[in-house]
Amino acid sequence: MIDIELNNIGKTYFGAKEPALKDINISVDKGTILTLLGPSGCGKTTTLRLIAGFERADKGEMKIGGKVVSDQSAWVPPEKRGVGMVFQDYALFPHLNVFDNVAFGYKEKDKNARIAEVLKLVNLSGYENRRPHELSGGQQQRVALARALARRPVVVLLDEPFSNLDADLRVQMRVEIKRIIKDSGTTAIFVSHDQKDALAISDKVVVMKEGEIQQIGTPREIYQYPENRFVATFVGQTNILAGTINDDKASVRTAFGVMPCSHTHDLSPGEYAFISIRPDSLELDDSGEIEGKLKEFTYSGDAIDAVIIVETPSGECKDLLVHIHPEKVVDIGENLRFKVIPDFVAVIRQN
Ligand SMILES: Nc1ncnc2c1ncn2[C@@H]1O[C@H](COP(=O)(O)OP(=O)(O)OP(=O)(O)O)[C@@H](O)[C@H]1O
Repeated sequence: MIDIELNNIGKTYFGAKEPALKDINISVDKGTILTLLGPSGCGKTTTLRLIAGFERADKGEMKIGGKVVSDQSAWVPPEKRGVGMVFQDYALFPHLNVFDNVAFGYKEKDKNARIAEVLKLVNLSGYENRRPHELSGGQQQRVALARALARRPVVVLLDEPFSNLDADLRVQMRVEIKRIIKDSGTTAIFVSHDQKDALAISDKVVVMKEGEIQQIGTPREIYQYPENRFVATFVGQTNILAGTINDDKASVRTAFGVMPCSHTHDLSPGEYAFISIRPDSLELDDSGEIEGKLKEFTYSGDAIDAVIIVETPSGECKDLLVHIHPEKVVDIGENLRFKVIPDFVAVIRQN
């Protein structure tokens, strides 16, 4: 069942030259965690605010839980949309304790039981009488999530929920928030500019740029099979090479040799193409097809991130990013060979 549907949604802010959103089409199945991912200004917050009902689209139609909430004639106000919101700064009331923060505005008869239930869900049973300043950042965030979930919304919207957390807590909260949302069975839409957060938490990722959707897919599809240069470079590190599709369609001829590629593309043999080669797709191997000189590397305990210089027969050089297993001892200037793993080599569009 589809919970959220955006059909040809467009939005231009008053006085703006360019639309903030152009023809956005997204449908979200019930129980899905979807992340709107993109750089600053790409329109992800605008999309979230349109779903919440804080802004109105200029064109298109939007449905929540099967009901039209916004089109040329219909308009359902935010409080009647079945939407719960978790704001970036959590927006907790500092003078209210945890129970009253979560219960704020909850008018149903089952109030005490429901608040106890959501506090259990977010692992904060026993914290009812604490004030926000007596909680850690992660606990405050769980209170905000409990408040959003208390009213059993159709969808919960989370605006950059991890941006105020330090690195360790961030990793922990990705797992925790995902568990809470999955246990609640609620559909969720996140906004994030952080690729790692998006890949870790989502069932589906919508990559956006300048008000347009670039690609929608599972985290694996987005990472492994980016469709264009923007997605390839925004969602993780990559190497881009130009070439032509080989007769078998499962490899690309480049100036640096023939690179095997995944066959998810629809180009024909002989066509000009770009490929995105993730550093993970280059594996140290003495019989590998790519040879390069180690230019620089950083050892970080669990990995070695390195750059090698590869050279064409005509003397053209290019830097390639590679990952080397940390047990390998390497030296600058050393010649290394890499085998290409085709599953992480994607044929992409230039823009
Ligand atoms: N209230 C507003 N009035 C006019 N223009 C706006 C308004 N809000 C956003 N914009 C513009 O709309 C575009 C999309 O903004 P939006 O906030 O949706 O992007 P974003 O991807 O969420 O960015 P960020 O990550 O920086 O929050 C930007 O060009 C922005 O300047």
